[in-house]
Amino acid sequence: MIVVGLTGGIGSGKTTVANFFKELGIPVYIADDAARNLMNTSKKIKKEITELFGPESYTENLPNRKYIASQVFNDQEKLNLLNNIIHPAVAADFEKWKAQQDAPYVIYEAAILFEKGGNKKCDYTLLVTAPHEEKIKRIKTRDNNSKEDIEARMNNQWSDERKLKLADFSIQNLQLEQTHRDVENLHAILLKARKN
Ligand SMILES: CC(C)(COP(=O)(O)OP(=O)(O)OC[C@H]1O[C@@H](n2cnc3c(N)ncnc32)[C@H](O)[C@@H]1O)[C@@H](O)C(=O)NCCC(=O)NCCS
Ligand SMILES: Nc1ncnc2c1ncn2[C@@H]1O[C@H](COP(=O)(O)OP(=O)(O)OP(=O)(O)O)[C@@H](O)[C@H]1O
Repeated sequence: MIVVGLTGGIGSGKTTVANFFKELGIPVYIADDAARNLMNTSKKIKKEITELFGPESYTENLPNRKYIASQVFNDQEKLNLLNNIIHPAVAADFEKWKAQQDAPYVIYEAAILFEKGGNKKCDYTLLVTAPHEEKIKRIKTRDNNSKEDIEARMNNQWSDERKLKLADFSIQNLQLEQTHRDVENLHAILLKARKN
């Protein structure tokens, strides 16, 4: 099974691009969603996060995401500890999911693919980019976050310039119609691709 790693900084539009692949019938795994689901359901993860950030990190049985975010995005050490709890669980979940798919290739979408070496498990990588101010504008509209909060997350992600040097393919996501055409063109290439 060919795995295409799809990544991009916060607000670049990687989920939008992932959805275009889905429309073409390609199975898509979204690491953010899987992480969210695992945090909501795994007793082991709940226990580890509560030990790390205190009882206020869960209300009832659900994580207090705003509180956890306030703890990690300005503290690299704490973010690493949180990543170390969640990333292995997501990796195992992805392997299980992948084994159930029947398609010419699958998409693995993750915000911090290159940063955490997830690209090494992919046959090809696709980077979605957008200008800095455009990313901030989109996230402010979507999540009602402050510029400072968005930039705190960006500071924990590599720049587009650094990731562009490593990516096999890239799409600059400005006009949605163009992005859609770019995905269709890439899909035709990937249907002919061999395992790397
Ligand atoms: C801190 C948490 C609870 C904040 O939740 P929140 O609902 O506000 O954000 P959400 O998870 O939807 O992420 C939104 C965006 O934030 C950025 N982001 C999230 N986690 C990280 C991270 N570990 N490093 C850098 N950026 C990140 C990404 O651009 C992501 O797309 C959550 O992001 C989290 O648990 N992160 C650590 C685990 C992780 O890396 N998840 C991502 C995929 S495995
Ligand atoms: N080309 C575009 N033009 C205008 N708005 C866009 C464009 N692409 C995506 N958006 C919007 O910007 C927001 C962020 O897009 P999306 O969720 O796809 O990004 P993302 O990279 O997955 O973000 P995150 O890392 O925060 O999950 C969404 O509200 C989406 O509808």
